[in-house]
Amino acid sequence: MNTPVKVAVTGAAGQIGYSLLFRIASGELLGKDTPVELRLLEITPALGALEGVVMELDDCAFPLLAGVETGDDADVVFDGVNVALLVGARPRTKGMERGDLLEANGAIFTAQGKALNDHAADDVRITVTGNPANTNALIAMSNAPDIPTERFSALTRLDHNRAIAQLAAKVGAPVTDVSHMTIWGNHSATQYPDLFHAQVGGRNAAEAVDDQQWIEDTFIPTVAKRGAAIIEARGSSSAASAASATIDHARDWLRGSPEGDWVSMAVRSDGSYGVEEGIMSSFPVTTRDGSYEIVQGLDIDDFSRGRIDASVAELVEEKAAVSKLGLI
Ligand SMILES: NC(=O)C1=CN([C@@H]2O[C@H](COP(=O)(O)OP(=O)(O)OC[C@H]3O[C@@H](n4cnc5c(N)ncnc54)[C@H](O)[C@@H]3O)[C@@H](O)[C@H]2O)C=CC1
Ligand SMILES: O=C([O-])CC(=O)C(=O)O
Repeated sequence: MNTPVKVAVTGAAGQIGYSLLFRIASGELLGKDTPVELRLLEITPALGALEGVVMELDDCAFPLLAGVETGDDADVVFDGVNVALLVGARPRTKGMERGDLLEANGAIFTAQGKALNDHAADDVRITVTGNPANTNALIAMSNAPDIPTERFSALTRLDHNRAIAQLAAKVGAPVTDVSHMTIWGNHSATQYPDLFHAQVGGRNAAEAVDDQQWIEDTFIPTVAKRGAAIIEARGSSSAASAASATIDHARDWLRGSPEGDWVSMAVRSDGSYGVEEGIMSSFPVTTRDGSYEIVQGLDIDDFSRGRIDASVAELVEEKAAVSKLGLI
């Protein structure tokens, strides 16, 4: 057996945590040969509920679960962690836009960035799921000057998976026929799910759909506003699907994206595709052994250009807002 990998999860007593922890402990993140030690961070009032979740983890008798530590002090919980899944944040409720959350969550990600900087293992990889995910990741990254910037990412894999599901349903194909999906920009209503580079059964997806109006008026808004639709229907935000996407994201980052395909991740822009350098924006990436590369050389037509620019503009605004608040 390998040595246990230390995986930190914040907001571990929350909705996403309740789905995520059990999948990590069962081996879905690191594989069936790698034991895992869970490091669970919560705010003090939620530690009691977290103990109940830990009792349930015990009761699963997961063979790969080498240990569980809980606490409310990031400096202690993040000590030596190899993977950090930053889920804990104040979730959006009915009628709230992500911008409203910037300030409330800024303080959380400033402190956690510093704690990771000072205590995480040298090989740490950090994924931010808590909203507003892209800018929270920017805040954490900016407060962790000793951690290489390419170790930080934010989750747009849920949007990616939603886009695959919507496209597959439209053309009547199984989801496994869909490849080369891309989410560009922010995990918000401005995101751009791109069918012009996606494929269905090896064929260009936009050509297979052959309906620009459906792409503009149905596909893009359905994917981009799916989070709000779930809140409306369920009364609380996506949890199981968000946990599933968090696993997909971190698993592929650590263990590799599918051969011949790519995935969507929000990472620090290096200026590729004219996206302002330094913001955390979603790109098509290939991944391997904990590294990623932004896919290069895709042709961007005027329609896609306009959509990418609009979402990037929102990220630039969010960056300016948190900069003004002194968070980065
Ligand atoms: N990027 C994405 O695709 C998605 C992101 N989300 C976001 O994920 C986040 C978590 O969602 P849920 O689990 O449904 O929320 P939840 O409210 O059920 O759980 C959040 C947990 O975080 C904890 N928490 C708050 N501040 C904390 C801190 N400083 N340190 C550690 N824990 C802290 C809370 O006590 C709570 O238990 C929200 O921000 C939500 O908007 C949700 C769905 C998709
Ligand atoms: O919309 C929300 O607040 C939750 C979320 O990020 C999503 O489901 O995409």
